[in-house]
Amino acid sequence: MSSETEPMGLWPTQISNQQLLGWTNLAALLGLYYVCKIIYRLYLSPLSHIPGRKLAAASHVYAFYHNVVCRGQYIWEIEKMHAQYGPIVRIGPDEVHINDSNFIDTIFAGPGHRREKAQLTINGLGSSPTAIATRSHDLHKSRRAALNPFFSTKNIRRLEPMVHEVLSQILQRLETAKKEKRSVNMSLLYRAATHDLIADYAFGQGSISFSREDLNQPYFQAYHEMVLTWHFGCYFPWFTHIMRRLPMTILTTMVPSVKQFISMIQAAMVKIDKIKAAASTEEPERPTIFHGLLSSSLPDSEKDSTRLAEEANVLLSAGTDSSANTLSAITFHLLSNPPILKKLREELEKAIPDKDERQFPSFNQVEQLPYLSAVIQEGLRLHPAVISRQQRVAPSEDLVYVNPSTGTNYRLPRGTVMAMNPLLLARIPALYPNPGEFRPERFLEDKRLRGYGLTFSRGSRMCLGMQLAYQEMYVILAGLFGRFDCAGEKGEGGEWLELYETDRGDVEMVRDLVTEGLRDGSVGVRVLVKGL
Ligand code: HEM
Repeated sequence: MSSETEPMGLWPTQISNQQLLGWTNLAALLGLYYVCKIIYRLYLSPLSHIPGRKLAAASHVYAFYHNVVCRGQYIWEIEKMHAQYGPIVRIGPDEVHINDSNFIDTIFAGPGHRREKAQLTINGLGSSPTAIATRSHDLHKSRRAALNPFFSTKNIRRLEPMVHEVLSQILQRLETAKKEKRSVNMSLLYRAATHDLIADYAFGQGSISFSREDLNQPYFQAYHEMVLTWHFGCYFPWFTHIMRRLPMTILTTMVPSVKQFISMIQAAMVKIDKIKAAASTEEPERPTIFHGLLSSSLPDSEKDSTRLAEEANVLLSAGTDSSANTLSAITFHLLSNPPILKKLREELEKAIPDKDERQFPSFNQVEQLPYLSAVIQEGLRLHPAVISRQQRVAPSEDLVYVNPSTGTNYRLPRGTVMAMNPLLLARIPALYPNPGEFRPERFLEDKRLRGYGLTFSRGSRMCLGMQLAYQEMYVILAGLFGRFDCAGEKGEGGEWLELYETDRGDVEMVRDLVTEGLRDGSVGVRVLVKGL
């Protein structure tokens, strides 16, 4: 059969010379476009004077490779770049990273300065209509203003009975484990505690996790699996958009763990609708965050149940793993450093001599204790909970960074993505000698250290739940370690916690997965409860 009579398949069997020329020209044009783009980025861009690796400045592929292909490793590449080039480095075509505490308040500025989040972070957060994922300065300000009152110092202090309730649940689980002579996963216990607390505050939901034998472990597991897609979503936002629009049956077949979140969001919507329906007829017995949001001055469009359910999801996610991870890490350090725990217990015994009272301390009694505060600060420094770099954009302001060692000025034009990482700031040896060591004393010796960190971020977009996190950490740690000693140091009460199949690798971040990125297979901090 001649070629003229051959039936046409899905693809043409012959490509004419003219078509071939067309495709070749197109490929050449595309190639030329990318070459010009790379030349522009390397030599003509307003950021071309910032030191750093050419590959990182030329294309996003460099960061993509380290964060997506190598799973959260860019943080360590950035640290190497700082060691090679100094405190300011260019880590992407439009992004600079600065590892200098003195510049924190310039980038993470407060009132009077417009600050936006970078698109990469917004993509990672799935562009949800929530305060944390709002790019625009003004819209973020109004969404945040509606939430702020619930997290003020005064209102957080009122949650003390709830903190005591979760502490009592932790103690009950430890007592049962002691009787049954089995190990307890402290990381899971802390997650259950922090989750129940914020869920109860948001919806008046009571002990969701503690009411379950498995402490709600499948939900926390699902959260960790979701977090694994963060970096991919940063570079391919369409992925998240498509996933969000897929019919529920298809989505849950593809990613079974997502079921947990969907049911959580659906349950949140039902609760929000119930609160809405009851709003005009009855006064709530115990007003929750969502009662407050619904009666706030937010426009009606912002009170839509779907948006508020997404906001609930953020509060639950941000308020759970964060404090829980830091608490787990501090528990590990205290149990593996008997002299540190001894000092802490002596301080607690002196401050609250009554043994029973010491088990449920008030925040007032412990928040000013110097050694406990130093232990918490050291825990937050080494295990900042949110370990990804924090990005900000100043849309209407050019900033200038001056390298303190060389005196060189670096102009950062408006629109530049500026980033800092709390973990890298916390590892600067000039500020923290022997930075990997857990040594609370450093915060007592140098009072300025508290001002050098970025653990809770700063400025207009800093952590909303900082007061809550502190209250949880002070009260839970004081209650627990006022009672339990560590192995080999059976104190007054004669009860102690012994690390079980746990080492530093179970608290040390090895990859940036936004929150904890522990070594593969780690299940967290486990203990045996022993007593005389
Ligand atoms: C040790 C505990 C915690 C740490 C280290 C921590 C850290 C942070 C950091 C670094 C940010 C800023 C992220 C960014 O700019 O990209 C942030 C934001 C946020 N945090 Fe926390 N957090 C903690 C606990 C909590 C708790 C208990 C809640 C309770 C609900 C919470 C709620 C939030 C919210 C809603 C935001 C977004 C604020 C906004 O964009 O306006 N966090 N947190």
